[in-house]
Amino acid sequence: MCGIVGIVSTTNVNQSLYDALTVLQHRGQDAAGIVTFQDDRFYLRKDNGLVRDVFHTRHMRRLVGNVGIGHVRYPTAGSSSSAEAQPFYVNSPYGITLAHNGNLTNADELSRDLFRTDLRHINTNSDSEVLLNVFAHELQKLGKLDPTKDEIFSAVRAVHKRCRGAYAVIAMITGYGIVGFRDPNGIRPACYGERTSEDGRKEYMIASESVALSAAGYSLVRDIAPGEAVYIETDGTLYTQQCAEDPHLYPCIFEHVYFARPDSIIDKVSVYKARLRMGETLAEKVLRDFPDHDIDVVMPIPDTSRTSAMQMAHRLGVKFREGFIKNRYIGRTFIMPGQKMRKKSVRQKLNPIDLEFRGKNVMLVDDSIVRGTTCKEIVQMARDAGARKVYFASAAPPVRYPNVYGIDMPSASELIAHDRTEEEIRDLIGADWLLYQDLEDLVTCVSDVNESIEGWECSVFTGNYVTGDVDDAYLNRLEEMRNDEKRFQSAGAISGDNAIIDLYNDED
Ligand SMILES: O=P(O)(O)OC[C@H]1O[C@H](OP(=O)(O)OP(=O)(O)O)[C@H](O)[C@@H]1O
Ligand SMILES: NC(=O)CC[C@H](N)C(=O)O
Ligand SMILES: [Mg+2]
Repeated sequence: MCGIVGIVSTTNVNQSLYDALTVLQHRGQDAAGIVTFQDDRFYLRKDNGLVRDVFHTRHMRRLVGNVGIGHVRYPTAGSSSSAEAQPFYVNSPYGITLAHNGNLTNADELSRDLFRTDLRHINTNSDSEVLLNVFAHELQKLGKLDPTKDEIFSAVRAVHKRCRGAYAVIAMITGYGIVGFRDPNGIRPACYGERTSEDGRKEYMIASESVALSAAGYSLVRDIAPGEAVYIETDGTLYTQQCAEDPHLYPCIFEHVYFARPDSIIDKVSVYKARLRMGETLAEKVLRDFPDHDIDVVMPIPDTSRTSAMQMAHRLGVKFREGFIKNRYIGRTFIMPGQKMRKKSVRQKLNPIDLEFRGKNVMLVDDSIVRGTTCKEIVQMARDAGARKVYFASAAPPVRYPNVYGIDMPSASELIAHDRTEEEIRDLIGADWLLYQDLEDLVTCVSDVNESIEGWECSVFTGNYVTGDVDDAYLNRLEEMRNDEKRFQSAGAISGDNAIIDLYNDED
């Protein structure tokens, strides 16, 4: 679930972009990049690592200019090689760089078409590089020396016609401005905000989540609509246009379950309120199905599930306790590359406070159970800490299907709930009781706020892919290309280094 940001300001944007990427770090931990431009030159710094590791003072000094874009990466295509860090760059036409959140489901076909029609060589396995070259090719075809909003919007229209899958994109056309656009189903989030400079001029920021705007002093104007493009010229003139023929709003529900920050508002829905409601509906399920439950204490699995666990305890009238303490220096495990790193990190990340467990029936609450990496470790840790009984609740339904829209869940066989009943999962994780959120309840938790939301992208729970082009052949290919072993082989192949080892090293 990468994070994207773009700014058109009246002063240097390097620090604002750095700060915004830091606020969006939870969306991608593998790589980070910023590109700015001044006059007809652009300046790029990108590498594997966290924002704080990638950008040193000497890099920031070089990122001059009042316009720029940034990206934090969580790979869903290609490998974890630094060659696939973003933003990507293409020199023709004009010099364009691009940051992408999402995943294209027809990237291979597009890559072949680009070579045949335009002799464009795609140098990595990243779908984002393909997306950039489709946009560039469509802009180039218009043959304008000085592109205007009309050419920009025309190229976005062509992108919608050719690209399939999920994308929230910010592209920067060197010397002209930035354009943000969202796929015709609005699967990935993007919004924009404004602020007024000291000399009274308008400045704009486009970002994956509203929290990035407020952190930089921009006030949220609105979400970019599905299919819509927002083009901002260097002088701060802003244009918008609907570029899709048949847009619909089907946001990814997993943003509210896990990915987004609770202080973000996505498509007018407060993530925080959604998670409070998830705790409420979980509690109501307990009271409905197990009115004589013997839960002594409710505990979150930090960080994401805290909001839901707190509300669940409140609704049940049971103690809420932080029984697990999170190591603040370990990042998000689910978006780490490879099962080995995820497993190791879960045990490093969470540690029990024994006195909260000793002799108690504890209800552990997590936002979701995906591969089971977390819950398998956590249940045993609770028992070792002295719990009498260990119950486990997931604020999301069982995750049974791969994701193809920007969440790296390529292989159904990796998913603990795939082909298993809830009882089988309960036994596998060693819990005395396992409670899942019902999908209808989850949808209710995020609905009834924004009537323009026609439905939710829930394919990980249902196997129904909103873009209608995902078949078994694609899923099998995805599993073949993206399973852990294959991915790490290709990482070395592209960049010649063992990208995973370098992932958290500060190379230079
Ligand atoms: O079943 P799994 O495959 O383990 O995936 C689900 C777990 O991963 C995520 O936590 P993560 O550590 O990524 O982030 P958090 O600190 O925001 O909870 C999520 O919150 C669950 O705890
Ligand atoms: N999580 C994402 O949005 C990934 C973006 C893009 N597909 C990449 O792999 O870099
Ligand atoms: Mg978690």
